[in-house]
Amino acid sequence: MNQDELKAAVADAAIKEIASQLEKDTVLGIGTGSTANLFIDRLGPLRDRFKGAVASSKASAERLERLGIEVFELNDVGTVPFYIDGADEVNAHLHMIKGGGAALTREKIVAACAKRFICIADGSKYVSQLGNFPLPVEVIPMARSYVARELVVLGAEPVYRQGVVTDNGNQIIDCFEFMIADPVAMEARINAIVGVVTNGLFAARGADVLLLGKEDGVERIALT
Ligand SMILES: O=C[C@H](O)[C@H](O)[C@H](O)COP(=O)(O)O
Repeated sequence: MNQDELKAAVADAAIKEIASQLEKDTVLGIGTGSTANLFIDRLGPLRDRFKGAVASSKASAERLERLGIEVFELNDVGTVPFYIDGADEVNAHLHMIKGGGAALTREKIVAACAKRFICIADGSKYVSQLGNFPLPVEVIPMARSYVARELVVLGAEPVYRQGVVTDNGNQIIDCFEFMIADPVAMEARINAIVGVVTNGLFAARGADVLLLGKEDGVERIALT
């Protein structure tokens, strides 16, 4: 199976994971990216079985609405029972690096409001240590150079993601050559730099369930 087929398999598995728990008043939290898109496409035919969704990006909101799924503001919903999203890397503790598509901040906000985070990823995303994928950091534009210097102090090689503006009007710095031994501590350390909105480590609030697409099927890894 190629990577797209593995992503489709985990999107199918995520539908199976939640389908029996959909109620008329259910509002789902929906992530961003190519794997999340496959999940959204599979939600379309189920739209009459739940109330709607909160999206972690404008792109996902538009995709949901095109399928006839109502999109709600997170402030009007409060909590969501599930947040379903992909990842750029995930480890055995279900800590992740996310933000390859620059949606990390809204993703982290919706994930924080979710009772369960279901991560869907093809097998290439599973790693023993996070950091081979460059860690994204969303910054307030005027702080970009300052934050980059602070990231160098932490051992990263920061690179400005030219031309990218987040849904929040901010910029992205990617941290290269930055293997992360303690994701929980590093997430907090980077977030403490003035001018950082958030970083793409999802460790303090990692996933609860990982559906991992492999050649021999979808492996389900659950922490709780
Ligand atoms: O900002 C983007 C998100 O964090 C995505 O969930 C992540 O980059 C994974 O995307 P994909 O499913 O396209 O590999």
